Amino acid sequence: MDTLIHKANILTEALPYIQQLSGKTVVIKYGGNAMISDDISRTIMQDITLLKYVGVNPIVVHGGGPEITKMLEALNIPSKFYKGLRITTKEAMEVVQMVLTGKINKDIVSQLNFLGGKAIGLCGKDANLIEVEPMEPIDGVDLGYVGKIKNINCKVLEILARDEYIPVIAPIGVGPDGHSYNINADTVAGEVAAALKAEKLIFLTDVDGIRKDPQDPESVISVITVEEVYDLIDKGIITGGMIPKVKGCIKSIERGVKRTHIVNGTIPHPILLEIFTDKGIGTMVTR
Ligand SMILES: Nc1ncnc2c1ncn2[C@@H]1O[C@H](COP(=O)(O)OP(=O)(O)O)[C@@H](O)[C@H]1O
Ligand SMILES: CC(=O)N[C@@H](CCC(=O)OP(=O)(O)O)C(=O)O
Repeated sequence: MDTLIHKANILTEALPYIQQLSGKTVVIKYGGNAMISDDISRTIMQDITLLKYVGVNPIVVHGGGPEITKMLEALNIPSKFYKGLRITTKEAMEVVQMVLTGKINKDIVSQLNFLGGKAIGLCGKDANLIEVEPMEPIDGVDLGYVGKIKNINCKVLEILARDEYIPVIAPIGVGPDGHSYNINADTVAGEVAAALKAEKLIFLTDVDGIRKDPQDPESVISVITVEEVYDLIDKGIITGGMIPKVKGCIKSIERGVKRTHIVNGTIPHPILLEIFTDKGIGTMVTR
């Protein structure tokens, strides 16, 4: 009996958070480095489905960098990055699209649907969701088919959400030439959250949050301001794959997103732990 009462207490503890988020949009970015096992992935899909069932409007943006690299390797196409962005030749773009939209997107969609969610997979080409222009060379380096986001056409997301669907977005944009362009998934998540004026943006990654000392897992910062983030970038403490995440947080905060979080997606139920507990987990980036 005590166990049952304990379970009931846990459920009622979530009530204020459910009330606060009901009817609101939460954008969840599921990074490739967080996709470590089917078991953990199932708990993440359960969290997302549960959110939908309690009236929250979750929107998933996924990555898949490691899987793209694996497939390119299998096809003997070398992977080169500049400033964290994959230099994407025409040939590589075909593989990027195949892995992101054909494999990862559909895997997530089917997992959510298996759990009772009404998930629907999209990339930026569907209904021209993500319009891009070719990215200018950086330091003279031509990145090929990498896109810079010009516009997010949210209407399709709003229609889907209204009809109880869970949109799952692959980070591919459409260029003025109609071609597919590769986009960093963190950037897509930040832009989608900003365009929808989401209540929350959550990055699921492979570390507990932003560390004060990159080598020390115990040094995770629980709350950080935009100014402090810039300072840590200048000092070389926030580097590599963490940079597009914090930039996604900052951009979306500046455009009206209330709360942004960087959370460990390699532990079970990271979304529920973040949303439905007093302290939350990971790092919250605020104004
Ligand atoms: N200050 C920092 N605190 C925590 N992680 C950091 C920091 N600076 C850089 N990182 C790196 O960012 C990585 C997460 O980004 P990334 O590998 O691109 O993941 P994802 O696939 O989830 O997008 C971490 O594994 C870590 O190596
Ligand atoms: C331009 C660019 O670099 N695009 C990324 C898109 C996938 C991604 O961002 O995946 P993660 O979130 O798992 O890193 C890439 O090709 O790897």
